[in-house]
Amino acid sequence: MQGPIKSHTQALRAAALTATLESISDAVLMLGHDWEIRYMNGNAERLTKVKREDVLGRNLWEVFPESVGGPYYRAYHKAVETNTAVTFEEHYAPLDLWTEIRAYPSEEGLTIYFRDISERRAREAENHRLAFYDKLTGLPNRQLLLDRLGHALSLSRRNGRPGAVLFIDLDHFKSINDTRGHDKGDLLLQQVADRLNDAVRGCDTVARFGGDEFVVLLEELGTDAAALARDIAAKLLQAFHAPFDVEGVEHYSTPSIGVALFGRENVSIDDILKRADLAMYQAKAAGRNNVSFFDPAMEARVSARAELETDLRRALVNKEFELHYQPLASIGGELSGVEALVRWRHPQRGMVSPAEFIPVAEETNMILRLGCWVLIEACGLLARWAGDERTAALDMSVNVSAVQFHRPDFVEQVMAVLKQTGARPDRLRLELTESLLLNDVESAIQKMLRLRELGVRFAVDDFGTGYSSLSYLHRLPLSQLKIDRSFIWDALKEGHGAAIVRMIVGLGKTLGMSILAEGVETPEQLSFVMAEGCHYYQGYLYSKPLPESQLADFLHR
Ligand SMILES: Nc1nc2c(ncn2[C@@H]2O[C@@H]3COP(=O)(O)O[C@H]4[C@@H](O)[C@H](n5cnc6c(=O)[nH]c(N)nc65)O[C@@H]4COP(=O)(O)O[C@H]3[C@H]2O)c(=O)[nH]1
Repeated sequence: MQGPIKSHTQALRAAALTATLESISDAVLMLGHDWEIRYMNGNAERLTKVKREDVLGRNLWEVFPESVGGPYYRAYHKAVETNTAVTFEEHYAPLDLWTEIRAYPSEEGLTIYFRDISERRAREAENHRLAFYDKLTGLPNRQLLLDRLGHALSLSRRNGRPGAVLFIDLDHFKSINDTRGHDKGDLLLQQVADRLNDAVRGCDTVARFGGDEFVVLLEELGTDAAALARDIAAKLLQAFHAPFDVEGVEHYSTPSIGVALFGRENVSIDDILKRADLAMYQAKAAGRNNVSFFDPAMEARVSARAELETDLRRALVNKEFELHYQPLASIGGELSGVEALVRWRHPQRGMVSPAEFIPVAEETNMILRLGCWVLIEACGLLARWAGDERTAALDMSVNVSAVQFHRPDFVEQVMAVLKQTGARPDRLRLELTESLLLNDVESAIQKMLRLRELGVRFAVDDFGTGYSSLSYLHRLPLSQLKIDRSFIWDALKEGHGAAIVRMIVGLGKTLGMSILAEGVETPEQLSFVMAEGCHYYQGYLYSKPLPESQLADFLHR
């Protein structure tokens, strides 16, 4: 009786096992020692797209001949030979599936569990794309660039083969966003990305760094790295020559490109990007649509500039500024007024020239506080002069920076200072530069007219050095043209200096303005400007700028 019971039990077990294997979510394949297929569940049928009855008893490699010698083949043989389980993920090319495999060797042969993980793989690939590629352009993003750059730097340090980072910023990109909307700006960025990609080798990285900034990473440049990088940068510039087609409208765009080379030197990712970025700013400063290479002097300049900015902030708090006044004379030598010139008494560096710190103050908007202080000081002195008949008729000229002038509340600010100090508006002359007047002419005229109503006058400073347009000069309520000193100095040399002075004098007179010659240093220059018909002059010949105490002596004399 034992035999039939045993075989009945075995049959029951086999049926239970089959039921289990049929119900699990994995595909299951059982192989004998000679790779013959002994069992296959329904999931395995569906996944491999073969019919059980066609393959049972047949050799696995006969059924799937394309897998012979491939990764499945090697993995299963290894499992059997070493009698250890193997787990792996593999792409099954004939059906374009990603599979996850677990194969267990046993006395009977090999049992393989596998499943389709294509969806998970696709999700992972998508997540990877989102994490490392820019959505708009499809280029590697900053994250991936940093990773590749780190790798490139350490490789180059080891093998000595140089590479380069090209930092690319589009010139005036903001204008397309502002005038045609962000979606058009996006279209331009996509086309720029394509052109940059087309201009370099497939193995180079073109990444979107952010906004309108792109970075190209060139590796393995060989011995003449600088020349090669220069050629590639020129090619990138050229890629912008043709107009872009932004929804049927031709749009011209240019890039500014900064290049930093790397090689054996130990330099961090941050440093190399900073260098390329600095060089890019240099390219912008040189007129845009340009390539500039990093050189160490740039770094020195930038840190000097940063130091100056910090010192300037401190100077405003510590009140390290003072005003000097340069006397202005009528052409006959009579004192007509003074120009207030700011001075910075730096605790360590001594006197710092305004030519050095005014531009920094303008870039950082610190000029707003500084300019206001200058105006209050100068108007304070003007108010004190009013009580003395020897000084009551003198004019006070004050320089106004574009940043100050273009503030919407500029007029109110000047009015407030006049009121606060009690200075006479008709003795105050504000000196504006030509470039300041070029910007937003209509609003400039309105502001000037409002102050003119109070009696405040205006002069154009350094006339001739900017790009004044004669078409609007006559519309501005100006009372004085100040001829830049470079023309006065050139006038007595060979060349066109004298002719230029003559032309400016003629122009000013036609427009009913008084003419002041700047930087008169010698009696010959004075005779010249007198002969040309200038009304006033200013310069070391008459007097240098003086601190207030010395100015008082000068006035008494
Ligand atoms: N070589 C030579 N130089 C002469 C002669 N006569 C006058 N100068 C210099 O020429 C500059 C005249 O001022 P600017 O053209 O308005 O040029 C000024 C002005 O643009 C700016 N600046 C000065 N003070 C202020 C201020 O309070 N506010 C603003 N926004 N800018 C200022 O800084 C510039 C330079 O000022 P400074 O160094 O004081 O330089 C002054 C003055 O010292 C001369 O005969 N020979």
